[in-house]
Order: sequence, then C-alpha cells, then structure tokens
Amino acid sequence: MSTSVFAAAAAALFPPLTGHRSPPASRVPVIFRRRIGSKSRLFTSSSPSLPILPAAAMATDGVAPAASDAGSKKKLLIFDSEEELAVSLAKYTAELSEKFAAERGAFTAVLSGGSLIQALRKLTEPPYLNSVDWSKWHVFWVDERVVPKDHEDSNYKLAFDGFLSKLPIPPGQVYAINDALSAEGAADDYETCLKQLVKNGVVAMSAATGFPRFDLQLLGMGPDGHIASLFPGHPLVNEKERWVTYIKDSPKPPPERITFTFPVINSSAYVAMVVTGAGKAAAVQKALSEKQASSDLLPVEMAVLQDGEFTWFTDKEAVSMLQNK
Ligand SMILES: O=C1O[C@H](COP(=O)(O)O)[C@@H](O)[C@H](O)[C@H]1O
Repeated sequence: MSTSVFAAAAAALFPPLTGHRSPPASRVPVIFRRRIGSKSRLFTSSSPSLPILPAAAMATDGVAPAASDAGSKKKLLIFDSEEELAVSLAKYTAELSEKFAAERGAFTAVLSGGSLIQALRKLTEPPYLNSVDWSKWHVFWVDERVVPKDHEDSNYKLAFDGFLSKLPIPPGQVYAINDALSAEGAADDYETCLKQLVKNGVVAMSAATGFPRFDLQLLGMGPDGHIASLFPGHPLVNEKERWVTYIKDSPKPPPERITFTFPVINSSAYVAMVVTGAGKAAAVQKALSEKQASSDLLPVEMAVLQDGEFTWFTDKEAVSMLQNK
C-alpha cells in the first residue's frame, strides 16, 4: 500500500508526542504534526496522567500495533478513502486477533451493525482469510434489533451475510441474541450468556470495573452520535449496573433493541470506532474538539475506556469539520 502517515497530536485533546502544547485556554485542537508515512494521518493522545504513546508504537502504514495494557489511550486515524480505511482496519483486527489468541487462547470480538460490516470486508479476503486463526474467534454484538435473525433489520443477518458466512469461525462461537424472546427477555438471556462465558474464561473480566472486558469492540457511530443502541438524551446512557439492557423506543427504527451498556463498552481492552462520510462530520467534530458540559455529551463522547486503547478509524469526509486536520 502506498501509504503516507502523519503522526500528530491535537494539543487540547491530544497531547503532543514531544511536549508541544497549545495554551490550556485554547479549546480548539492545535495540531502537532510529524510526518511518518504518506496517506493517512494519525493523532494520538493519552490522558495527561498516562504515558504518551511513543512514535515507535505508531503504525508504519496507518495502523497502530497492539499496545500494552497500561492506561487508556486514544488515537485518531484519518484515511484518504474508505478503501484504505478498510485495509488498515483488517490489519489492525488481525494483529489483535493474533495477540489475544496467543495470550489467552481466545479472541473476543464485538460487532456493531450498520456501515461497520462493510468496512470489515478485507478480513474475508487473502491474506487474512487464511492467516487469521478464526478458530479462536468468539463473536458478539454490541447491539441487536429485536427481530428475527433473517429479518432485513437484523444486525446478525447483516454481519452473517457480509462477513461471518465467509469465515471459518465455529458456529458455536457466534453468539447471536435469542430472537424468540421479548426485548427484556433477550437482554436478560444475552447477559446470562455473557456471565457463563466469563465463568468459563472465554470472556475476560475487568478487575478494575467488575464488567466483562472484551478484547476488541468494533463499533460504528450514527450521524446523531449514537453508538450501539445508546441514543443521545435517552436514559439508557446512564445505566450503571446491567451488562446488557433493552430499549423499546429507539429513535432510529426498529424501536425494540438490546444493547451493551456503557460500563461494558468502557471496560474493553480495545475499541475501533469506525466512522466515515460527511453525514457524521458534525458528531465527529463535537466528539473530537471542544468538550461540552457533561449533560450535553453525545453517546460517542461517553465511550471512554477505563484501561484500554480507543482508535478512531475515519475518512476525510468524516473529519471535514475538524479544524487543523
Ligand atoms: O442502528 C444502528 O446504527 C449504528 C450506526 O450505523 P451506521 O450505519 O450509521 O454506521 C450501528 O453502529 C448500530 O450497531 C446499529 O444498530
């Protein structure tokens, strides 16, 4: 891949790698930029109290290798095209699959629905089709619509048709919701399933939060800043106890859904937030620039990992409203 990568840090949000900082008063990210490649740009940050990623931890082709588990880190990758994003997302996911398969004998991958599934298409092609150890994969959904599995609105169907049906993942390791149950029943059932998988060691537990710690959550974001089925202004965004909950009045159809809660999303080891297109630029701009009062946070802004690495995979259109790109 003929790739250029720029490493950069937005001083307000992303502390620079070598100590350059914009004045604290500035709410507009000032970009510190260092050329390390050619077509995508990489912004990294960690919270001020946490170690800043060394340049060596950055990608040579737009993808950051698996990081250590210490602290919470944020990265912003900007690709010239969705095609390049898809290539990098496949490499990133394959590397994490290898890391966790070696470390714990299993790789727990959480999928969203929506545009994410199309962005995962490169994993279904060589070299990944043959090089990834698919037998180690355990697949979950961050949210699901309460519809039959063969319904056009089903996130399972979307993932099966576009991704899972092309991969040799053991069917018993693909954890779809029980579509014979009500929304309440399906959420309870999925939570019970997760608890069992924690007990038998397939899903890790976060010692820090007491919630399950998935290896990688591959998430999308709606134009309104929703992630999973956690919508702006909906009380579900404040759920603190449940692992999986349900919604019956989703503003985006269909209305009945089940969803992971923020404590589960935020306990992940890695999150890839995959966001493309100009229609999402306003939400990206809000999430990645000036911080608002906490009552005004979009769901995507509430995705803050306790101890993990959060990487935005974006294209130029999605970041078109950010300043100093
Ligand atoms: O309804 C949903 O929407 C979001 C975003 O979808 P996208 O097509 O705009 O990427 C998705 O992440 C979620 O899983 C899905 O249920």
